[in-house]
Amino acid sequence: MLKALIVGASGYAGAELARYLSRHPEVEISALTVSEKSADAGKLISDYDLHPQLKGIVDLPLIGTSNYDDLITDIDIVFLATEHSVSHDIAPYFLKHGCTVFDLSGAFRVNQKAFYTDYYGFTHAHNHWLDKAAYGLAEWNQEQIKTAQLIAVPGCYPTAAQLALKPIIEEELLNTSQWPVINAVSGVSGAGRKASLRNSFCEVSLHAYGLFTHRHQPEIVAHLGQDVIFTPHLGSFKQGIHATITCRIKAGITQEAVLAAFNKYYEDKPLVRVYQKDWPSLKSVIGLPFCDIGFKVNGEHLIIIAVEDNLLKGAAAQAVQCMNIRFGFNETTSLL
Ligand SMILES: NC(=O)C1=CN([C@@H]2O[C@H](COP(=O)(O)OP(=O)(O)OC[C@H]3O[C@@H](n4cnc5c(N)ncnc54)[C@H](OP(=O)(O)O)[C@@H]3O)[C@@H](O)[C@H]2O)C=CC1
Ligand SMILES: CC(=O)N[C@@H](CCC(=O)OP(=O)(O)O)C(=O)O
Repeated sequence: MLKALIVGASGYAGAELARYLSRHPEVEISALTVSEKSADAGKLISDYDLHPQLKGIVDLPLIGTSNYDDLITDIDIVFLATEHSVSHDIAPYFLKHGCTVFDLSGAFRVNQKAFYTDYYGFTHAHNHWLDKAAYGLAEWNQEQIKTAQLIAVPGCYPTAAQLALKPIIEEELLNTSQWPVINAVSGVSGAGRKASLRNSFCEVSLHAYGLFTHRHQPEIVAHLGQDVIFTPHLGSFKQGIHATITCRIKAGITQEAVLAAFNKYYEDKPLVRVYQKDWPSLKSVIGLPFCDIGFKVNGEHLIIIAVEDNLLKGAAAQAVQCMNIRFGFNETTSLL
């Protein structure tokens, strides 16, 4: 049995991790933690004002702490469902103690120090771990994930965008003279559980944000090896990402050729579902660990639709999928 710690367990991604790990036959949750001065310290994660959906499923207390010395002897694996700078600061402690760490934040996703000063507002102090981290895009990086001690689980938008574009790029179907254009709409849970006016029910409608400046643009480019234009949007729904990706393909590439490319990479991948006709919508993936992909070719243009639950395939489910790969369990254990 692997003993697991979830740091940031009261958050949206943390609660989904608790749900998955509680039913995993090879994992036992050792502890759930939040920040030292958290208003939720001492409460059960299943409390009425936290995650009552977990009542009778995970009724563990949230420990408020910044010192993990009392917990460390009872931990094999750690899930960091914390904001980027927190993950950056605490990951090395767990790694030094031999734990395998799955970080859901952006703190170790891109091996370029300037990326963190430019897009995250802090100076990265852990070159060694930046070099060692495996990028946890589960369908594509299995070999690195299998041996890594630190797995940087991709961002929610980059997961959908890369799963959609990678087969097209690998099969050299893309006309690279035109950058793929990714327009993606996310539900409000993408911003985390912390209240803010911008994310409050009456304020959110549908708007674009982060034009040319969102940190997921360089994350996508770094791992795709292809420039893209990425524009995120916030929509007035709770969960889900719907990405519409428009690209130019080489002359003569047919609908069948694009389908063959997707099938080549995803036919044996249980968590990516490729549509032969029609296009997926959010209702097919909410509450589920899938990324669903549909597409249409028209002359030299290709539009790909990729949808996922931002909290699941975009965060917690992909983290658990990476853990399954890392420890040789069936990839979908506890997810399906
Ligand atoms: N939401 C999403 O769709 C996705 C999120 N992610 C990433 O996953 C991570 C978690 O996101 P999300 O669940 O949305 O965030 P939330 O804001 O919902 O949760 C953050 C959690 O971290 C805790 N926390 C805050 N500060 C500390 C600290 N110093 N030490 C320990 N715990 C702390 C919070 O509790 P408290 O403040 O009470 O201590 C809370 O439990 C982020 O890095 C995010 O970027 C990745 C992909 C998708
Ligand atoms: C709707 C919304 O605000 N979404 C978040 C992305 C969420 C995410 O999980 O990405 P990281 O893990 O890279 O933070 C944002 O745009 O900042």
